[in-house]
Amino acid sequence: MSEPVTVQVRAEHDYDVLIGSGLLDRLPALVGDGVARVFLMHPPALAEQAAAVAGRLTAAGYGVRTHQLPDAEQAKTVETAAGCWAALGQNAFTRTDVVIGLGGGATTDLAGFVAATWLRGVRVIQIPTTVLAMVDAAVGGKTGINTDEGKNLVGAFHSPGAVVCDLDWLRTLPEADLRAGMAEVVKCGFIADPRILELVEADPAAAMDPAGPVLAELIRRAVQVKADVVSADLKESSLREVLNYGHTFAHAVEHYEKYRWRHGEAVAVGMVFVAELAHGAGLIDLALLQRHRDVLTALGLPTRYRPGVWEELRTAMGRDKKTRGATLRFVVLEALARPTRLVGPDPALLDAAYAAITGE
Ligand SMILES: NC(=O)c1ccc[n+]([C@@H]2O[C@H](COP(=O)([O-])OP(=O)(O)OC[C@H]3O[C@@H](n4cnc5c(N)ncnc54)[C@H](O)[C@@H]3O)[C@@H](O)[C@H]2O)c1
Ligand SMILES: O=C(O)C(=O)C[C@@H](O)[C@H](O)[C@H](O)COP(=O)(O)O
Ligand SMILES: [Zn+2]
Repeated sequence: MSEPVTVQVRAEHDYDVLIGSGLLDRLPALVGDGVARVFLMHPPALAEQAAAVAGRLTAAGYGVRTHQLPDAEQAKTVETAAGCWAALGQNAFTRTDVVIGLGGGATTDLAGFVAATWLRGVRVIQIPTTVLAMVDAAVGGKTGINTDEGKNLVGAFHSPGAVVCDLDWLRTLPEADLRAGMAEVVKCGFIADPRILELVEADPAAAMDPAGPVLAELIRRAVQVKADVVSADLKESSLREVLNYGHTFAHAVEHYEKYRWRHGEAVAVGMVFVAELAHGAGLIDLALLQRHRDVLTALGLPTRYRPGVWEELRTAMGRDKKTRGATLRFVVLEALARPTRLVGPDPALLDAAYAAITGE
């Protein structure tokens, strides 16, 4: 077991994000003393890995109840949350017990939400197993579920006790999911750390090699961006909105596509949409707009979306959390690593950005 990199997050309590390999043995210490039981949630794809985690914790003296969730976004429903509450209740989980989310962002969002709501809040340890969850979903304390009307409309801020990013988990991650996670890494490059973009541009294949040093550095850099932002503005009073770069459009796409698009894929298109908006508004030059398309294309991520559904997307964007009344608000760049807001853009500007990403 080599020494992991540790990134500290300041929130309602401080906690560490550990990034490294062979971190399973550190888990009992992170779960903490005085804890009797652990409620371990995982998706079907990680049943074997969950058994290994449960075995390690059982050997350390904890009582472990594993709970399998539906796959991916299907886990982020009130019915699934209710199933967890029922299991916690039937097994009399108390305030000294701990929830663990082992999986991708859908699992960590749900696990965090269940932990936030059970007995009005119990400790949660996040063990992200996708690039996306390591760099983004498991860090920062945003938890939530979807409703029929939209993405992440119900949730709570509930910071984890620790986040364990064991890069070994990535060996079994399907390539399409790894690729999707790179969209959030690239997002961090555009909003805060351009070195991320340089590393991807220099060698896109190395950037996506789960066993190589480049992806490890990218993950560390993206976690640092997220940690810096949430440490300064946990509850999104202002600065934290920058982490929503590309998400206003992305969440509308995910909703319209009934979650058949991966979150990261939608974020990729969403970033091109806001880059088009920023260019149309005279904020960024053509080179920075084109850099969005180039870096995302180099990673095999989508930069185009279907035509003919603007009205549906516009309606969904009206429910975005950054919207105020009838006024849409977008995170845009005014230069590389200088995010700002575009408030209530002219409808003609929105139409032009949509036309540009549909290729019409
Ligand atoms: N809370 C936040 O701050 C935040 C940030 C970003 C994204 N999110 C949310 O995260 C979700 C997307 O997360 P995601 O991209 O990780 O998708 P996901 O959780 O759906 O996981 C993708 C797929 O990979 C499987 N999987 C996960 N780890 C695996 C592994 N190591 N080996 C094999 N299969 C594995 C999962 O079972 C799933 O089928 C979205 O719901 C998004 O809204 C939340
Ligand atoms: O942590 C944040 O803040 C983010 O916006 C990170 C996003 O990548 C993430 O997808 C988040 O879940 C979006 O949150 P929402 O508030 O727009 O639902
Ligand atoms: Zn996201």
